[in-house]
Amino acid sequence: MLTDEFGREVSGIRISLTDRCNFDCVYCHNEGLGDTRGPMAPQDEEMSADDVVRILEVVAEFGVDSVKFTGGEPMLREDLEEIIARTPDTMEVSLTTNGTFLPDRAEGLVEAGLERVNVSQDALDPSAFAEVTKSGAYDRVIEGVEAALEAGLDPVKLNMVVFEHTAGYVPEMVDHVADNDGLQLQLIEYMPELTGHPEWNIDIQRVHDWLAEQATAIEHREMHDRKRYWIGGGPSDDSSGMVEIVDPVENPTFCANCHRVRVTHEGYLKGCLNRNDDLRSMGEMTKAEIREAYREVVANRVPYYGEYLVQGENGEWEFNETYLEV
Ligand SMILES: Nc1nc2c(ncn2[C@@H]2O[C@H](COP(=O)(O)OP(=O)(O)OP(=O)(O)O)[C@@H](O)[C@H]2O)c(=O)[nH]1
Ligand code: SF4
Ligand code: SF4
Repeated sequence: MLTDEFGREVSGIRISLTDRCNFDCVYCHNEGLGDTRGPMAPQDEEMSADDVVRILEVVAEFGVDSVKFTGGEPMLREDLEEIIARTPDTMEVSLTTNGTFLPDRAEGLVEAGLERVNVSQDALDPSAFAEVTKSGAYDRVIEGVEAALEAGLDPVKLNMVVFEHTAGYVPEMVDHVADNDGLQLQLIEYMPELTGHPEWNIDIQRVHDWLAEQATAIEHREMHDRKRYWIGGGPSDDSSGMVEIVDPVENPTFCANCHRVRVTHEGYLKGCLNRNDDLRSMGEMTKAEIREAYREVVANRVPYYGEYLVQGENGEWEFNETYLEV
C-alpha cells in the first residue's frame, strides 16, 4: 500500500461514474465538483467501463482493497453491473445511490458482486424529501431500500445530510434504523463551502451531544475518526441501531484518517474531495502511465482541514509533525 507524506495509507478509492443525476438536491456537491447535470445530458465525458476497470486493476496492485462507486447517480450507468462484475476480487465493492433504481436492479447488483450500499434518504416525510431532493420519488426510494435489504446488501446505510431543512427529522430517522435490522444511519454534516447557503448550516456538535445522551455504546471508526453511536445495544448486537456522524468540516482528525483517493467521472484522479489542483487524467492512459499518475497523486496528498502545515521562512509549506498525535 502506498503511504502519503502524512503517514496516511491509501486503502480505498471512490470512483464517480457519472455527473448526471435524476435528483436535484439543494445540498449537492457532486463529489466536490459542483452541481450535477440532468439524467438526459450528453455522456461523452464519462469514462468507459474499460477505463474504470483498468484503473481498478492498477490500484489493486498497490493494495487498495475497497472501491466505492458514486455519481451523480451511478445507477444511471447501464454498465454498472458489468463494472462491478469486472472489479478485482480483492476489493470490497460499495455503492452510494439515491435509491430510485434499486427496486429493479438490487438483485442483479448483488449477483455482480456488490456487497453494501448507501442510500440517500433525508427524511421519512415525503414533503420534506421532495423539498430537499426536488424529486417526487419518495416511494421509489423506500422501495429501493427494501429491495436492497431483501437482496442481502449488508449494511444498507441511509445517508441524511443534516442542515436546516432536515435537522428536525433526526430523532425519527434514528428510531427508524433502531427498529429495522440491517439499516444504519449516516448523518452527514452540511458542507456550506461546497454547496453555498451558509445560513442553512447547523452546529453538528448539537447532534453529537443529543446522540451521546441516547446511546448505549459509542465507538470511533478508524476511517475519518468517525464517531458511531449505538442505540439499544452495541457493536456486537445485530438488533441495535447504529448512527455514524460524517463531520469533515474543519475537522483535523477526519482528514488525518483519510485513506482514500478519488476519480472523477471523466477519469481525473485526485487526492482529496475538496481539491482540484492535483488532477491527473487517467481515462486514456496505459496501465504503466496510471501507475505513475497514482504514485504522484498519493505523494502529493495533503490533509485539507487542520493546521497540518506550517509555512517555513522560504515560503514553503512543511508538515507540522506534532499533529498526527491527535
Ligand atoms: N470531506 C470529505 N467528505 C467525505 C469523504 N467521504 C465521504 N464524505 C462525505 O460523506 C458523504 C457520504 O458518503 P458515502 O459515499 O455515502 O459514504 P462513505 O463516506 O464512503 O462511508 P462508508 O460507506 O461507510 O465507507 C459524502 O457525500 C461526502 O459528503 C471524504 O473523504 N472527505
Ligand atoms: S442524489 Fe446525490 S448526486 Fe443526485 S442531486 Fe442528490 S446529492 Fe447530488
Ligand atoms: S483530506 Fe479531508 S477533506 Fe480531503 S478527502 Fe480526505 S477527509 Fe475529505
